[in-house]
Amino acid sequence: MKNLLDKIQEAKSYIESKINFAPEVGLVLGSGLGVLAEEIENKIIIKYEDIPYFPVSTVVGHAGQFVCGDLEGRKVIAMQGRFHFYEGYSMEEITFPIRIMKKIGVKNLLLTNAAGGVNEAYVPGDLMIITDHINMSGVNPLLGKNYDELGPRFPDCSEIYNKEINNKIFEIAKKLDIRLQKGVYQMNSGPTYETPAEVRFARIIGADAVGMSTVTEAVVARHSDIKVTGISCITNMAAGILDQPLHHGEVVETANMVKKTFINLVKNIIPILK
Ligand SMILES: O=P(O)(O)O[C@@H]1C[C@H](O)[C@@H](CO)O1
Ligand SMILES: Nc1nc2[nH]cnc2c(=O)[nH]1
Repeated sequence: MKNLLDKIQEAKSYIESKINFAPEVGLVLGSGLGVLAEEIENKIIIKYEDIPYFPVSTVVGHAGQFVCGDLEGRKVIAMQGRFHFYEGYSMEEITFPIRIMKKIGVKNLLLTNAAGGVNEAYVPGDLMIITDHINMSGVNPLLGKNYDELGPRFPDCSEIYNKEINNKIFEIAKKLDIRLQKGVYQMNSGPTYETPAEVRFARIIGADAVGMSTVTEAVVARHSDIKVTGISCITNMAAGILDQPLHHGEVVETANMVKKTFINLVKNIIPILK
């Protein structure tokens, strides 16, 4: 049975056999946000199913491949499709791509997701910079054996989302005249959307948005000393706020509606991810 370090090495070797550069910036594109990968030039596509020890995406709106190439003058590797705890993957499987990104040279990671708005000042279509997170998934991605080569046993989490980069993003959004929220992202395990009572609870404990991903990748990226930035696309108001049911189709549809703004903002962010 291969250990995590051996699996990372094997997956790294496979990816490096496909790309002849070391990506500086990693991107994880959430539900309905994979379209950003189309902006990458000189694309090299690496399907998850071809990478040793990689899971495959099973959710509508998640393609299931790395897209590597040039974006705004930077060498990037984008996950067009991510893995979720609710799909039944282990925490090691969900965060394995982040371990690979670190190993091939990524120093900055931009995490994106579709989330439900808990803060009632938000409207569907808003973009939210993640300032901090609350892990209510019920599990920590670093549980189990710690490999000191990958990071410390007890990582500091007082600033997972890079404040300096977040401040620059706000300047960029102002210049681009993009309405940008900032707030706390709460990860629930999913796959159910929240009940109205769970949304009220999230609000009480300080969450501005609820989702089912991102926190796991952010924690492992922090463990690996990668600089992390997170952007949520508020695709719907969380349960109970509007008198209407929630549906994944609406999530993907709203993400599609705001894709131009999302792409414009992200393309202007890429150069400052240093
Ligand atoms: O991958 P993300 O977090 O963007 O996807 C969100 C959470 C669920 O996977 C899905 C629910 O509609 O959207
Ligand atoms: N947990 C959760 N994830 C989402 N992803 C998109 N919308 C939502 C939501 O309302 N709740």
